[in-house]
Amino acid sequence: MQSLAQPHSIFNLAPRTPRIPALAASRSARLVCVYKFDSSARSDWQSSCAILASNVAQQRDPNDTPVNGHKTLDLVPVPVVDTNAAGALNHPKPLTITDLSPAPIHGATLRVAYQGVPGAYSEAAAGKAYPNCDAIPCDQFEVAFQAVELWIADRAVLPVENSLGGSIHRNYDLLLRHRLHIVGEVQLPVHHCLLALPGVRKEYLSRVISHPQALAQCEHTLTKLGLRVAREAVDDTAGAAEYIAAHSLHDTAAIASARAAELYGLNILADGIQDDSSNVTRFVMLAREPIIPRTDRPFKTSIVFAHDKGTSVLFKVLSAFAFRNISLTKIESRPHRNRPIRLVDDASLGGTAKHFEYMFYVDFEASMAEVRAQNALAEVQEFTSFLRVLGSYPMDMTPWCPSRGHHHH
Ligand SMILES: O=C(O)C(=O)C[C@]1(C(=O)O)C=C[C@@H](O)C=C1
Repeated sequence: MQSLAQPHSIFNLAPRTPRIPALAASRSARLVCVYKFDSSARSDWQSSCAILASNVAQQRDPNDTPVNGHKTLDLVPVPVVDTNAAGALNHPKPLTITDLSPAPIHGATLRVAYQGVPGAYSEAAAGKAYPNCDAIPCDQFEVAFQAVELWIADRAVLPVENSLGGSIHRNYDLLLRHRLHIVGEVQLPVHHCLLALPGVRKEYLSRVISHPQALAQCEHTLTKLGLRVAREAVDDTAGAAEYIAAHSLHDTAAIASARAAELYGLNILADGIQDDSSNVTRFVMLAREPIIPRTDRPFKTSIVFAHDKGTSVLFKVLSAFAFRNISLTKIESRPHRNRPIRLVDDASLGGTAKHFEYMFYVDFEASMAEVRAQNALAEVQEFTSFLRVLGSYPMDMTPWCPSRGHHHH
């Protein structure tokens, strides 16, 4: 998420207490946890996470107060089991059946991490994916991933693509960098409003701020509304609304949800300002453990692969699905971060060719419980140098209800 203008970077939006700040020493910390987990020393692993969790709690700025008095998130550290304490005899505590369950303890509220502040579309997506969940705001996507990896949250909800703006590329890169599994998807109709402080009229505005995707989704409508003013990107839509309220900005409007207007005390100047009334964002749900694929309802599977060299590799890979009548719903290519370029010296070409290397992300309509999907992947593996199944999960089949409201001219 880039912030074009310095004054509106997320750091200057005065991150409030309920959000989990980025963890400074997170990278090494995560490695420690993964190692301990692999060695099955669950209690050691839990204590390292507890230390991390309390670091997170300490990093919060006690002077930060929310605009609208949101409940402060208290990061309850995982209970520390001190294996060195007298009485513990240095033996690791035996695992119990509940330790083995990836699902939360029965009856406990599912904690779902999302990027943004209350009123963001990602929060609504978390609520659609997991009704009655405890939605945990995070100031960056990276933090939402870490919250799940460190057991501070049970799931993360991540926007991956929008019907107007296309793929959210950075999130594809994050899926690869982290080890979480896709366990579901939700498609959320995104209905944007133009918000300003009470009493502010369109004519007073000299800038519109929002998430870059939201600005892109309303580009034409803003122009049609006569708003040929500066547009500035911030980290999330609701954060833009909060910023206007917190700084009493009378010359600035935000593009955000009606719920954000309510939460931050702003007026709705225009309703349904997305350029297309069927504006939809697709989110994926992430968990530490994959779900067991089934065949009793429509499933989707997401994979990522790379290939070394060879002729028509992409064609061969895609034909593995086509010959089995498996439909692809999405294909995306991203730079191969570890090896972005392949140099080919060729005298007949008169020098060195620099080929760009890619990671390919493919979603297809089949469950990994189906033999045809297993066979297709076995074949894909033959043509690729790297292959990972990101998840096999139920498709969002909720009935189509386009965003209400119409354009304002
Ligand atoms: O800023 C928000 O409210 C978000 O939830 C992020 C986000 C995105 O990343 O695309 C989600 C849905 C909309 O497409 C606009 C913004």
